[in-house]
Amino acid sequence: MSAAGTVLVINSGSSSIKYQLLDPRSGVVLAAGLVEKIGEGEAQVKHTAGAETTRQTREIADHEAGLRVVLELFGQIGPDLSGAGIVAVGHRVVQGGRRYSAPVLIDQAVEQEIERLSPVAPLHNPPNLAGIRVARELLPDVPHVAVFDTAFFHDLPTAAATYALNKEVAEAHRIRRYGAHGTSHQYVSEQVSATLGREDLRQIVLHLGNGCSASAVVGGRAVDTSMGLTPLEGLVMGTRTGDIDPAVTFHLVRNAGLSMAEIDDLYNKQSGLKGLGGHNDMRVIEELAEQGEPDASLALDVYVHRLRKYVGAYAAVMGGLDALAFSAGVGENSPIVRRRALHGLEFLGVALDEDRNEAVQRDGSIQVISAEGSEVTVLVVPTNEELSIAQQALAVI
Ligand SMILES: Nc1ncnc2c1ncn2[C@@H]1O[C@H](COP(=O)(O)OP(=O)(O)O)[C@@H](O)[C@H]1O
Ligand SMILES: CC(=O)OP(=O)(O)O
Ligand SMILES: [Mg+2]
Repeated sequence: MSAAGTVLVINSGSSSIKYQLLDPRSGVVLAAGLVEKIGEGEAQVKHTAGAETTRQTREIADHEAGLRVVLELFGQIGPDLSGAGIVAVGHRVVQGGRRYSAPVLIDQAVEQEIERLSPVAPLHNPPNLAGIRVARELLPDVPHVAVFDTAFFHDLPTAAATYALNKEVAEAHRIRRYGAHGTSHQYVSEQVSATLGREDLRQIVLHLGNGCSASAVVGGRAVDTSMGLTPLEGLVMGTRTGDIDPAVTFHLVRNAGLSMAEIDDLYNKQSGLKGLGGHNDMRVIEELAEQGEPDASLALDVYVHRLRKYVGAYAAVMGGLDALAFSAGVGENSPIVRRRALHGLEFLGVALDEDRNEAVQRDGSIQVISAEGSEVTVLVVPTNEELSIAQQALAVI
C-alpha cells in the first residue's frame, strides 16, 4: 500500500461529512466514511478502512465535532494519518463564484471569499467552509485545496449563463447561472470521450443523485447546465423542486402567509420526490410506484418528464447529440429511470437496448446501453468526485 502521496478528500454537506483517503495516482481508496445527521441528535458514523467497517451512533453537534470524530476514528481504527503520506487535503466547495475557474490552495483570503459567496449557495458553502476551517486547524501541516463545483461551468456561453433579469439588478447582486456538480460533469464527460475515443462529442451528462443536474458538453466544454444561481434550479431532485414558476414564491408569501425562510425550506427540503411521493429515496419511490401507489407514481412521472424535457432542450442547444451519460446514485442504479427518460426519443437518434439497460453491472465499470447502430451512444458512467478532487488537489500542490 502506498505510503506517500495520498490525499484526504472532504465533502462537508449541510448535515453530513463524506471523506476518503486515497491515492490519486492509482485510485486506491485506503479509507472512506460518512458522518450523517450532524446536529440532529443521533448522528450516524460509518468508517471503512480496508475490509473493516465501523459504525457508531452518537451525538455530534456540528461539523467541527464531526471532523474531530473522523480524525479520532483514523487514530483508533486506522489508517494512522501521520503515517499515511498525506500530501494534501482536497475540499469540495460548491460555489466558487466568478473568481474561481480552477482549484486553489486555501489561505485566509480564500476562506473569506468562500464565506462572501455563501449567500449564493446557502445550503452548501457554509458547511463547506466549516469543514475547511476545522480541517486546517486539525491538520495544519499539509496544504488544503478547494475544488469548486462551479469551476467547470465558469465559462458557460453568456447566453446560457444570463438570466433575463434586469441587468442592473443582476450585475449588482452577481445573479447568473453558476451551475453545480461540475466536478462530476467534467469527470463523466471526460470518461465518455476516453471511452469513445473522440474529443469532438456533443454530450448530455445526467448527474442523478440526491441533487440532480444535467449538462450539455461540446468538445469537452460545458455549454449549458440545469443548476442556476444556486443548486435549486433544474431537474426534480430528492427534496428540491428544481424548476418552478418564481411567481409561486409571491403567491406563497401573499396568500399562504409563508416567510422567506419557510419557502426556502419548502423548496429545498420538503419538495421534489419527497414532497410529491413522501420519500426522497428513489428506490422507495420506484417500489411504491410499482405497487400502484398514486403519489409515488406521480412523483416518478414528474421526475422523468423533467429529465426528458432537458434532454430535448440540450440536444437542441447543441444542434444534435452524440452521447448521453447517466451517472450518480439514480443514474447508475435505476434501469427504470433510464428507460423512461429515453423512451420515445428515437427521433433524436437515441435507441436504447433494453436488455443491456437491465443488465448493467454495479462494478464501477463504464457500460454502453444503447442498441447496436444507435446514432447516440448511451452510457452508464460511475461518477467519482472524490478521485477527481484528489487528482485536482495534487495538481495544485
Ligand atoms: N438501486 C437503485 N435504484 C434506484 N435508485 C437508487 C438505487 N441505488 C441508489 N439509488 C438512489 O440514488 C440516490 C442517491 O444518490 P447519490 O449519488 O448517492 O446521492 P448524493 O451523493 O447526492 O447523496 C437516492 O435517491 C437513492 O435512492
Ligand atoms: C450541489 C449539490 O446539489 O450537491 P449535492 O447533490 O451534494 O447536494
Ligand atoms: Mg453526490
